[in-house]
Amino acid sequence: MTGNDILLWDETLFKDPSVLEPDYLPDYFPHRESQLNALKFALKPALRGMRPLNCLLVGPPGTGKTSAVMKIFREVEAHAPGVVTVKVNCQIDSTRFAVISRIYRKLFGISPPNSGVAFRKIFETVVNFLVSSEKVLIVALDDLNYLCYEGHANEVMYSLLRAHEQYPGAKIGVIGIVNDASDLYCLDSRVNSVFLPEDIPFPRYGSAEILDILKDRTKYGFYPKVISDELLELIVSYVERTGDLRVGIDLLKRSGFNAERRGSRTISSEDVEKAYEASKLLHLCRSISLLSDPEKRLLELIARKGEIQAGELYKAFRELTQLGYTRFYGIVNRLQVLNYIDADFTGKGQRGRTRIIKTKFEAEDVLNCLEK
Ligand SMILES: Nc1ncnc2c1ncn2[C@@H]1O[C@H](COP(=O)(O)OP(=O)(O)OP(=O)(O)O)[C@@H](O)[C@H]1O
Repeated sequence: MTGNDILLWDETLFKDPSVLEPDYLPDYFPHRESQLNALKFALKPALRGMRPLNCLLVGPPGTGKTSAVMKIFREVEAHAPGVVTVKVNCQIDSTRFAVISRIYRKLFGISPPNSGVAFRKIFETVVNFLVSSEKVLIVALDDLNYLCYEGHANEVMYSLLRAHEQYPGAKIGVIGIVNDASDLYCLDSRVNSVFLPEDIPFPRYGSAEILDILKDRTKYGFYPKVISDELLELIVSYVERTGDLRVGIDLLKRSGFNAERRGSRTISSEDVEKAYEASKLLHLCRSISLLSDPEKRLLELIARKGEIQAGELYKAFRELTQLGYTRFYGIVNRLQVLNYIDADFTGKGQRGRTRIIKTKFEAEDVLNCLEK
């Protein structure tokens, strides 16, 4: 190793570390042209003072749904002073009051009075302001499934989508963001009859697309020659397992840290492999965080046992949640479809075939994610 290969203590491999942060909104946003166009088309009426079309963005984690909305929101706000856009993270704001408070803050720059004020009052203030200022409101409900889990989806959607019936002149459009269309099972017919969204699918990225996107991040995030093309390919192969781009961006960042820790000017394959141990959890934890409470509890029971008979599992689940067999059976099937568990029949049971249920991931990883 020549002296030149060694990083001085105040030197860094990162040209612009912000490019590798999870909330960074890149200029280069390829392979989502059709989705961006569909969004633009749906929101276009708002630019002319009309109610936009509602949208439903559906796709697995890390496929660019939130970023696509944020890019379009930025553009809309820059060009259309008559349009207000608000993104609500329903994992954080999961009640009707929390959602309307988020909107209120965006409109007025301050929090609404929070003690003793009814939702209706704040909603009225918001809608009256929209009507009198002739502004169109577009609300993106990210991780909309959380409103279903908490039992608030119908009232939130109903208030927003039918506001114009009670307050003539109100113009509100809703963009729902979910991982799977079945996440919206809870919406009732009163909501569905007005939601009628434009469906915009976000499929998983393929390896060439992942490579293209990560190359761009590398170019702006690192100094030249910090990472070789071969190692980028290695990172792509890791990302491809789940299609979650977040894992790729996190891998780049952690690999860079690992190389810096060794005082090296370049990233090695060991740096990447070591980084993957942590980065892979990002996808698993994000996916697990999207499960409903009973789904998480069942997964935890399975992970704690490693392997368990269906009958035994049901007993433990019923004790813990008081939920009946139909719910149990439905959740087992969903966890199986989502690839968290194997639930195969053995044929070895005393009374015929028995189902043995086990996690597909390291139990320790699953439990770590559930603790977060
Ligand atoms: N086409 C793209 N070009 C550049 N970067 C992208 C692209 N798609 C996604 N990303 C990046 O991948 C990361 C994950 O994207 P994003 O959060 O938008 O995904 P998501 O589909 O909303 O995920 P989740 O469902 O987990 O919220 C972000 O850092 C984003 O910048």
